Amino acid sequence: MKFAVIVFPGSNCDRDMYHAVKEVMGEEAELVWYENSNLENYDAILLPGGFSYGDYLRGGAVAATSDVMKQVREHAQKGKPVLGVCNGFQVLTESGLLPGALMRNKNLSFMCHQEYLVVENNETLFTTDYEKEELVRFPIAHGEGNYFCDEETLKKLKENNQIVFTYENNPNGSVADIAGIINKEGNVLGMMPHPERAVEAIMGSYDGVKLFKAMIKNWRQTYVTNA
Ligand SMILES: NC(=O)CC[C@H](N)C(=O)O
Repeated sequence: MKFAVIVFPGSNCDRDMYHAVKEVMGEEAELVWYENSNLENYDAILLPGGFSYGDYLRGGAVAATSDVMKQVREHAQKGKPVLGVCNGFQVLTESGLLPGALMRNKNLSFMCHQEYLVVENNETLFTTDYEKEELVRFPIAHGEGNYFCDEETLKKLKENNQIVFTYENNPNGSVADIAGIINKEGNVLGMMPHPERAVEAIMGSYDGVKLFKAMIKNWRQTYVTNA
């Protein structure tokens, strides 16, 4: 499986993402600078965390307007997987690929520590290796992780089972404790916590391995006939 890790000016979790899929999972992966992008030959797109364009305006707001996002949208429309983590999640909401918005944390401070999450939906192509309601531990590292959407959107997210991860102890004020959501079609996942920083014991948790494993396994089952 071939992953593209999109690098914007100011991305800083791109190497972590690359390390997770290339070195830990052993798949093909490339760092793709946002300007030189032809995403046609990649099976999955990873939008990493960081401070793209210095978080000017809002986290992800400027990156969302870049040309590469047109290709990410086309890739998503083909049903191929897209995972946005932290700043990547912000880019996905700002570009309208996911509903809602990420606001400043309720305490107005940058937070960086481990959090427990509940797997609410284990039927997505990213989460089939988890048990439903499994408790997993991922690091968070954000200043704008306070997920917000209006009541109607929240109702739809619940009805369509689009809430994939919630916080056990909501650290940032997110509505309905939301830590990660998926699009209605089930192939674009955005989440504030970092699964790519939880893939080896030395990182304090390897709960993120199951997420990448599921992506790879589900892709093989769909696209590789002899898998
Ligand atoms: N680690 C990150 O991706 C940080 C995201 C964003 N810059 C924020 O502070 O909210």
